[in-house]
Amino acid sequence: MAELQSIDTALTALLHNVVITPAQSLPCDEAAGRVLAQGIEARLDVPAFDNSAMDGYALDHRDAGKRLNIAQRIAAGSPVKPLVPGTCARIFTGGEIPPGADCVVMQERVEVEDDLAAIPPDIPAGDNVRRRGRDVAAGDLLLPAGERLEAAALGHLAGQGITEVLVRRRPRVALLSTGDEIVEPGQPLAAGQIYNSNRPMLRRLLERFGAELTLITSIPDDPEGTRETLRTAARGTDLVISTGGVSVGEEDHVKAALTSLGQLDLWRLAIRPGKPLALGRLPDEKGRDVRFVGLPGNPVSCFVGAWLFLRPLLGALQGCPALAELPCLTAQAEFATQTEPRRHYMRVALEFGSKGIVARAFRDQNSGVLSSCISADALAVIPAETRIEPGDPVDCLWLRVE
Ligand SMILES: Nc1nc2c(c(=O)[nH]1)N[C@H]1C(S)=C(S)[C@@H](COP(=O)(O)OP(=O)(O)OC[C@H]3O[C@@H](n4cnc5c(N)ncnc54)[C@H](O)[C@@H]3O)O[C@H]1N2
Ligand code: MOO
Repeated sequence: MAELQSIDTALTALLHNVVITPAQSLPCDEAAGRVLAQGIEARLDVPAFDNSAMDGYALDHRDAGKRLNIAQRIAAGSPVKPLVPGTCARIFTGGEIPPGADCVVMQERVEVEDDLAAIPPDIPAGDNVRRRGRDVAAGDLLLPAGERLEAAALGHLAGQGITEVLVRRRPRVALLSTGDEIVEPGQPLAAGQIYNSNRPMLRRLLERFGAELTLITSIPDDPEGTRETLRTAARGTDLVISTGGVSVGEEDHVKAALTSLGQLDLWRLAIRPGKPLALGRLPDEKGRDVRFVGLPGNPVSCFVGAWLFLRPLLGALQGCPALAELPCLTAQAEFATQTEPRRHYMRVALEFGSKGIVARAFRDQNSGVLSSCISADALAVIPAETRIEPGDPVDCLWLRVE
């Protein structure tokens, strides 16, 4: 039996020579969550002109401490005239600073009587002025290639008047379920059968990681059926994923089919859950390599495997470094545990309190207990052959991310 491989070896094999998906042009309105295929240079200064950060009065700072005539009124979007020396302008947030003014005093600090404003002393030049180009200067790199277009990045593009972007095509993924005992919700259950929990769970995770599910089907529990389904699944896809059928049982046909059609790169990892995970490649209709990930059938093994392997792989396929690694927080364990030769990824809830972050482990960490994943904020990484006592520091991979 093959020796258990480390997760680092598996990730290296998985991410080696990944081919990034081609670029496509998309309207910004449809590009949320997509990854930029090339860097974007700013074409406008933002802000486009010096403007007020407050509702108040714009003046030359050398006139601070005086009573000034209010000579003009500037709302956001209204045109401005140069400030007549020795006067001030009524101005509103976002209004353009008129030539001749260099600061704004907020209205709460100004006494107004008729057309005269009593300005407090000692206002520094530049006070409450948002300078042209403070956020972005034309010619700057606005967003780099590989940026995932989330809320602020979409706002930044709109701030430049950009309507169309070049993004990576979403990786096409085939999601296959093995197991004659697995039935789809909506169908009746016979004795010994269970519903397919892995399919909707992985579908949701994969879509969050940027995938397009182009094929979702089941693999029959026989060697020829398994081979045929894998062969078809590799056509026109970037990644084939299966669940179940990778352990040592007589009904586990996935590895044999993979080996006969393509290549099994690695099997069995020193991690819990997820030990029988299989990585490899299948040829597509043109003979090109399509990545294959065989996740173990237990639902928790699928959940954890998706976060540890599918997220970075989809990141690599989209050229998106942000998906490569999960943020890691150090928390105090509120539990005791002892690991064996496998590194354990425990499902924990994190509490952020005055004494720091506390990790509370779900009571049952068996890989068939999907309840453990519902409230999991993080995966606590417990190294192999390690004893953890309450209060010990543990590394936790944060799952509440995009
Ligand atoms: N003799 C050994 N037996 C097992 C070993 C081992 O090393 N020696 N490893 C165990 C570990 S660890 C795991 S994990 C499982 C994984 O086995 P498979 O990947 O072959 O998965 P299956 O046997 O097909 O299924 C395991 C379990 O999960 C249920 N399942 C499968 N698919 C789904 C689904 N889509 N939705 C819900 N539940 C699913 C299936 O009914 C089984 O109960 O092997 C151990 N055995
Ligand atoms: O490796 Mo299995 O996923 O522990 O139960």
